[in-house]
Amino acid sequence: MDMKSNNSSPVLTDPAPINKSRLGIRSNLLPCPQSGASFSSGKNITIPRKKPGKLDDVRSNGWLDAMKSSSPPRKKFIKDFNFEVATDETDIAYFSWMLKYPSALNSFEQIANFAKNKKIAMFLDYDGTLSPIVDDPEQAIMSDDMRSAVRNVAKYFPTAIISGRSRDKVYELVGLTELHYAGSHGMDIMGPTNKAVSKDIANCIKSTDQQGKEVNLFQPAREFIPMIDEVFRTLVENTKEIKGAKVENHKFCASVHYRNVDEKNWPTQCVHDILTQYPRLRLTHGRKVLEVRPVIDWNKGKAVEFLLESLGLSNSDDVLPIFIGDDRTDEDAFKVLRERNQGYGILVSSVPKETNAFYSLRDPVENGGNLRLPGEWGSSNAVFFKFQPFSPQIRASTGFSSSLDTGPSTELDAVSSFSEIVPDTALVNVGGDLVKLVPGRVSTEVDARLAYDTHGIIRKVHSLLKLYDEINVPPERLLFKIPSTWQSMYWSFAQAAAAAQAGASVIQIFVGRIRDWARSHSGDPEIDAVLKRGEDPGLSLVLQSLSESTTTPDEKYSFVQRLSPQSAAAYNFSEDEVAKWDQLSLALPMGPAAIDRLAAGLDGLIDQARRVEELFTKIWPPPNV
Ligand SMILES: O=P(O)(O)OC[C@H]1O[C@H](O[C@H]2O[C@H](CO)[C@@H](O)[C@H](O)[C@H]2O)[C@H](O)[C@@H](O)[C@@H]1O
Repeated sequence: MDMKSNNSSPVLTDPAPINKSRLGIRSNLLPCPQSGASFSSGKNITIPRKKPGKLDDVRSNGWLDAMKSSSPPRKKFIKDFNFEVATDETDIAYFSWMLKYPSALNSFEQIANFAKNKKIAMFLDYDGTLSPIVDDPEQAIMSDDMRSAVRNVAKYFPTAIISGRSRDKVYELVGLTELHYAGSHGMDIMGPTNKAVSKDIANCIKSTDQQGKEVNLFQPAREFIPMIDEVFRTLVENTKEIKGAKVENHKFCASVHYRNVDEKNWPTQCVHDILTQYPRLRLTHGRKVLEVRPVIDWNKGKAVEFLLESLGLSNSDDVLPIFIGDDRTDEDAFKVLRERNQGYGILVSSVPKETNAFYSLRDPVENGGNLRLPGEWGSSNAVFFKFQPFSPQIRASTGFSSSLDTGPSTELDAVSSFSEIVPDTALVNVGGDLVKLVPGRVSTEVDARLAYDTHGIIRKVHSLLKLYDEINVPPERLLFKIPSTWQSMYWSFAQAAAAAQAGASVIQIFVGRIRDWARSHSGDPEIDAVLKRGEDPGLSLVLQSLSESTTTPDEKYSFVQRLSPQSAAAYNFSEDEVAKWDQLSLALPMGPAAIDRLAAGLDGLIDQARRVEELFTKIWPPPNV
């Protein structure tokens, strides 16, 4: 609740007694719903370490490191309220990396704004972008969801797949006729006919596609076909004893896979040795794959330029090319977009990497196609926060306005009518992202160590405001969460009224503390019952039991908004309240959890803050900055 005005911003409610006591806590002390999810602080940081390589020339080229890092192990995430909650130490490194390469999904609005009145041209890599990285390249199958997402994009924007695979192979895997295809890292492009292009560029010929439609075929490495064929056979022969090695012929280049090869047998030296016989071929690196390519000056970046030209989009300012890719060979395309100062590269990576991309996507296709393409981006934002349906905006659209309405409603409805769910963060940059994703305000937590330092809190809030200002977040979208007492919790109506009189806008309860307490204590029958049902005691307190308990306006226990700007301003503290203005008296009515948490106080929070700082000093600045 905005305690200074009458509008309906985040609310502190102090509902009148409700018809069920909850978890042994007196119901008339029930405060407003807790804020939304918060980010975990993570644990230790591991910065990938370089291990010495086996082979000197491999080591001197930095190749062994490249090979090791070329396909990091998959990480596990817990989706909590659709936030990705850190489960291991590398998450902090990832979040700090994301400050430089923000999530494309979260930046949808920004990209969409920039794309207004521009023609988007979409370029997509295949492996690791549209299909998951799997052990067997033959099994890198694109999901149906992803296929329809790509089809949808192609409906609106010219779309091309630019892959390291042969063009035929990638077409076979994608199977969409409405796209343009470039195989062999862009050395085999089938694009739209464009007379100017085919006339001016050598190696560009007219051809027909699978449907018999006239197309331009550009194959700048044509003369290398016999050489690639020969080297392919040699590679197959020389690696046949290496268990797990696999060689692919992509017509204009060849790949030697070692994903399934024991590290001690990685074929790098063998491939190097073969290539000494082929000075016109070179070696590049992909994800656990060595790519043998002609030395010609052609790559995915050049392919993007060629396709833009073929599409007639090369010379206009109103074009926004977007390239999404996961691999080192995609960097050539990201670089071209950067150099043209046009469009965006989006890197798909679950680990921090140095890149020429502008944005990032964490985990593209694994887990059922999380990658959203622009056609879908808008709608995906709507489901970002599970708790959003509780917000007053949505509530308003259901016609609910206050507890004085006729007809039954749940207690959660009643509390919601006075309140708003506010997503919570401790990081300004994260707050900046949240502001783009949710309506209303975003709350930022002030360091718990300042709980004992009033002036420190004020200074901190001013400095946070300044940081938000720098990323263009206006103060009216913000809340600052400050420790309300030296134990950082509200316990009673009188305490809430005092905070309101002191100028607080919102009061929040720490659901998590009740949960923490309940995890290590039992004996309270209601808590035990909640735990037995496998529910969260903190959420039960604030949300679940509210939503289960129905109440009608004329019932004895219907909700009344007792705390409002007016009632708070007018509240006269009783002598008793003033006399017992100590933590214990304030906490007593809240039951055993409150008493116990009183002892723990702020220490836990302070400890966590120290730990996060310690971890950040290890990774900041991140190694790739
Ligand atoms: O440019 P792309 O479309 O990303 O193609 C690059 C290479 O992708 C394939 O290999 C990669 O994906 C395989 C399947 O997930 C995986 O097993 C392999 O380890 C990855 O390197 C493809 O097989 C290569 O030929 C492409 O060059």
